[in-house]
Amino acid sequence: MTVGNSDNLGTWTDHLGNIYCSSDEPERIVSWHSHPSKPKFTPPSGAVDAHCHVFGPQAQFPFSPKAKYLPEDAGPDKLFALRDHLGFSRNVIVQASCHGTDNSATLDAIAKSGGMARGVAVVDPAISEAELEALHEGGIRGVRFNFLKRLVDNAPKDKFLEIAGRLPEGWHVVIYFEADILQEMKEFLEKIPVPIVIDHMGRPDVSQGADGPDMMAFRELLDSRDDIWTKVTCPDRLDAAGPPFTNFVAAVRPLVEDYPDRVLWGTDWPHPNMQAILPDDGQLVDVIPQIAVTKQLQRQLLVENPMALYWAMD
Ligand SMILES: O=C(O)/C=C(\CC(=O)C(=O)O)C(=O)O
Repeated sequence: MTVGNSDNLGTWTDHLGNIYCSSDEPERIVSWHSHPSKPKFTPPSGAVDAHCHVFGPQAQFPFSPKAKYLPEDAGPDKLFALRDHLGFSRNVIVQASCHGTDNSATLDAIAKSGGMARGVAVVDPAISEAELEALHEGGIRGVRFNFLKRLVDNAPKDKFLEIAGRLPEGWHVVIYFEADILQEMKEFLEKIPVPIVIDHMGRPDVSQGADGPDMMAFRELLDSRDDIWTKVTCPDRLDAAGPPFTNFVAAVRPLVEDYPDRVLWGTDWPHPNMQAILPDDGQLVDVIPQIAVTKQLQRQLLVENPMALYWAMD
């Protein structure tokens, strides 16, 4: 649709004089596979999908006016059905940017999980102590700071540091950034007074290999503090060659072996913004035994590490 003049009443007029109304809202996207395959790999008992999201349902939990993408509903019923299909037991639900700082959809999904989900919130810098405590009661165990310009309008480091200094006991921060800003993030990361979890290893170029500049810079960061954890996630985002994700496996397996007590794994379902690819979650699970090649590494990655971060205070 060619949008010409718009007004404040939710109508638009194009160059031909056609009038459109707000019911012509942008198309809602589907970014997940409708029939993911059954993985060949059987996760250990009690396995945790430690990075996933819920979208809506919009009628109950509207998306943020600042959302950079508008997805179809992907609520707790679908998430828990996928969990069971893949052979997992628990979820860590990370507030997605399309819900802004209103964590209601994430809290609703946690409440419906019967204790089998925890969450990571995105909060307004002005959040009160009482609101943080309410999030804790609702199963939240961390806050996420998102530095991806395509997802958020701003990422105020000073305000993030202020919040990081007054989180409830046992919480951590989850940070999402891309490899090109790793160096400039270092000073900020050093000042964070709680454990840090880095999403998708800070998005390295895995085609450079395990000894390439991105992975080496990331290792240097992990070596700078022993309480930086990372999610060895998203071959679908990081390995442009696609399945079987050989570049991802080659770059990430040594990391899992060298930092076995600081790695987490997750599906990333419903794969925000991945509508051009629609990752098959069964195939993603089958990457696990290639990056964590022993039963012990698999137990640490999928059970012990996420349980220590998200269920230790029970
Ligand atoms: O699921 C992810 O980690 C990645 C996202 C979406 C996201 O983080 C968000 O919407 O908050 C992405 O790269 O588009």
